Amino acid sequence: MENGSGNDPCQSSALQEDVYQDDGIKVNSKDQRDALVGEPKCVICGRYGEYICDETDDDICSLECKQALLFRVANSLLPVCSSSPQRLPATDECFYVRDSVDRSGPPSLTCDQTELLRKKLEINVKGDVIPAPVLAFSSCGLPQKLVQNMETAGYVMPTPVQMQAIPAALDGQSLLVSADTGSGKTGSFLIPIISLCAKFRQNFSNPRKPLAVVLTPTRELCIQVEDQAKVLGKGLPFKTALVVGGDPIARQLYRVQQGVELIIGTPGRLIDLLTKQDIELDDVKIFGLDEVDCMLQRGFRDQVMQIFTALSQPQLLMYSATISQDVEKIASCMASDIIIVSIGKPNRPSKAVKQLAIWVESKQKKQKLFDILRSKHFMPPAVVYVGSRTGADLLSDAITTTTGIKALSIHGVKSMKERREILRSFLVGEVSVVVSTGILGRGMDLLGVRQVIVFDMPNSIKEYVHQIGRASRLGEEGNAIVFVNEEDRKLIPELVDSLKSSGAVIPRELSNSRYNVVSMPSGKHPKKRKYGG
Ligand SMILES: Nc1ncnc2c1ncn2[C@@H]1O[C@H](COP(=O)(O)OP(=O)(O)OP(=O)(O)O)[C@@H](O)[C@H]1O
Repeated sequence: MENGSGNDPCQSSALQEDVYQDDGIKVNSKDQRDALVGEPKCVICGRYGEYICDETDDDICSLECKQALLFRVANSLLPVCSSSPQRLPATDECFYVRDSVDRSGPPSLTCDQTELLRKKLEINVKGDVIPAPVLAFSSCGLPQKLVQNMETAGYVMPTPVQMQAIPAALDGQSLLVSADTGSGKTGSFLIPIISLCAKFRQNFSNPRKPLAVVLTPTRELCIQVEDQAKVLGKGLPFKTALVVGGDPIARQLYRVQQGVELIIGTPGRLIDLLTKQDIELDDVKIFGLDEVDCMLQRGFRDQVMQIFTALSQPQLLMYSATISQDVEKIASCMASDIIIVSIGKPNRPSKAVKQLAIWVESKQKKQKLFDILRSKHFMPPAVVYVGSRTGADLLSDAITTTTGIKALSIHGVKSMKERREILRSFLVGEVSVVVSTGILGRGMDLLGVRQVIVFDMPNSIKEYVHQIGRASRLGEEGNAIVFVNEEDRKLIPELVDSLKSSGAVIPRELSNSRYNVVSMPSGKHPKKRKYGG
């Protein structure tokens, strides 16, 4: 910033605040006034661009926006090797290589090709300036080490959601993304986060405060996302910390204070740390919400918003397999220039999951389940979803006692230690059936699971879409058996829609005109018939 002090504001944030506040330079963007007609506008927030950034010559309104601008610039620089005079890697390792494609230049696909590709892959986009999808990870200018890690993890080709979301996120754009369950959404936010954080840290290493926060609704999902982030970020200047309830807070805090780039957490625990002022989030540039529709629902929304308002205009990366118009509205209020990406038809179950709906009266559900588990149709390991914690405990015991099949229950009352152990034994094949509440319903990448049995219908079709999505990853075929009866009547029209969309057989009881009031777009209901009419 051209203020004549000659201080580098990136050296120390404490010093920076003292010096510049004394000089009357705005620290926060919110303290700056709006630009009048003809006045320069801040390139980051659009307020009065009172200052000129000494490193880029861009108009900026405050120190906060200067930092955001430098972050953006650092991340749009072409990756360089240690031979470059511009930047030297901190270690002997050359993290970055020049990529053959310059993403800041013209798109590698022509407009026609882009349109064709989007049409073919059912990539729908809404927004102002949207980069073309990439056909290969090598077109993204990612750190070489990250690409190596991705290859080791089996990421050879980007999935459609990754093709579109990764280049847009790397450009610093805020995104709201919906794509099928198991279609690679996690990678599509982790890859840009790791790349952006590692490059930024390479240029500006001090002080080492978190640069990104990702929130998810469950501890299990946080653990899974962190595991994946560690695999992909190995060997890069990129560390993670888990901030979730159920585990000792001191250990988690210690890790954060050691210096990390990404915090992955559930909202409650993060708010605990924020209110006690144990954690500093003022350098956070990226705010990720996995399972965004759930995170913006009542129950989580206030906490999420409390965290969001504690951050300084971060880039938003928001993902789910199910996104409603309400979520779109809230997301658009959170970031005015948001890009909306959806792959395929929104809110539909993955086509790779074959659904089988069976009409079963409540009293007969247990027996029906035992029959399936004893039959050739049982494909272990399988997840059975139920509606209550007690139900999960009772049913898992009953399965083991009656069929001899090893089953365990998992739900929110169990300790984190127990939950971890149950998941481990299930995923390594020591246990064939896990009976779960909604806790394993969203986001969990239960490798090896190809069968889901929905014993109790969840409260909404969205949750059903997520639950049956556990039976398939990356388009591999799986099956979902769902028990349905009169008690689920409110969901029957949408369930029938969902079954129809995937070509499943509709049980006779469901085709009954009493229920079959579809196909209506969700949220709309048919007019009530007049009696006697
Ligand atoms: N490009 C890729 N190449 C190979 N494997 C991939 C690729 N992208 C993701 N995967 C793997 O595919 C699996 C499913 O991905 P992921 O869990 O991200 O799906 P998702 O879209 O987040 O699903 P959900 O909505 O259920 O959370 C994971 O095991 C992940 O490691």
